[in-house]
Amino acid sequence: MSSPTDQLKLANSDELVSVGVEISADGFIPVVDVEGLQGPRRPQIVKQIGHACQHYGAFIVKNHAIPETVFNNFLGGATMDFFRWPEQEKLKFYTPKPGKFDNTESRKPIEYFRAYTTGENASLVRELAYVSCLIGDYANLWPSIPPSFWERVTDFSTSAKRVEFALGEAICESLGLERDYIKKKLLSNHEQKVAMNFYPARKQEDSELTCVLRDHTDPTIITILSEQNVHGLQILHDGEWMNVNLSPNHLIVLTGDLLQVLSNRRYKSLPHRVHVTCEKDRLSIATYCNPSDYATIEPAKELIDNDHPAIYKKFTYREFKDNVELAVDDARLNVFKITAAA
Ligand SMILES: O=C(O)CCC(=O)C(=O)O
Ligand SMILES: [Fe+2]
Repeated sequence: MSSPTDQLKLANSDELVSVGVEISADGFIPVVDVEGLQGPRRPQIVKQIGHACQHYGAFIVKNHAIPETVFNNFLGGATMDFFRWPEQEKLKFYTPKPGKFDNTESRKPIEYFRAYTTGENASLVRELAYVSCLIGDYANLWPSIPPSFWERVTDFSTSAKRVEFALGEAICESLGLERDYIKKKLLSNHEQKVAMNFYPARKQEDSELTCVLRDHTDPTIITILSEQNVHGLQILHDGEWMNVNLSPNHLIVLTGDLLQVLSNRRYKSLPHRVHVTCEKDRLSIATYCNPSDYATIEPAKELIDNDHPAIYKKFTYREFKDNVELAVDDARLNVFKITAAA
């Protein structure tokens, strides 16, 4: 007998088929082919993206138009090179709270951080580096960065930004908003950052599967992720943690907290985490779509009516960042909730 969860999954799958979306081989996550996004297939693709954001909080993107060489030069190339840099070079970029606001003088083109397990025998579980898309502008200030590194980062972040804008427009359209709503309201002058993650293989004596990045939602509008060779990302779907097995060159888009706000909770931010086995190192890259520092965030007026009162008040991105602590689900948004709302 199928459980209520199974029935819900089936209902969602049926609906997916009706919007013409393909489902991943493991059967639970929509795969959207965005090749025709600028052509006559656009309305259908927009519908698929909207459906995925509303019911799954995620979708896999294929045919995303980031050239394969640009993609590989960054993911397998620059990213791997960086984590292999000598210790003292990486430590020059050490930032205890990456992604936090800093005064501009102390700003680094790369913010490097390490996470350890807690407890007595703390061991390294993740190395993380945020790289600014303006990295080329820092060339004179940071001569220790090899030019080939920042060239590869710049090429990738330029292409990734195009994808991010195109998906952002499609998401706005799927909500019935102006196509450029996110771009105009939130992204003018924003400094795009890409993140590189390195999860070292675990020691044999560790348990088979280790949680190396705990449950969280992203404090972004959307996050675009990809991984190299080794899987490990899990997303929460219908109350169950599901493994995401991304194919090479595919991207996965996750809805973030700020999309939850601007859509007035029509699209909710998606809890996810990373588990790895002890066998192999894992690399992943992420493009975080973050607003400009002083952008104001609020539910779009078009999505508010008597049946859907505003759930959040207006706040600046800076205020939001001051409240960000990695939290399970969207708890960090509670301070911005309008108390009378559901
Ligand atoms: O490494 C991954 O696959 C996920 C990383 C992640 O969740 C993040 O950077 O916020
Ligand atoms: Fe995340």
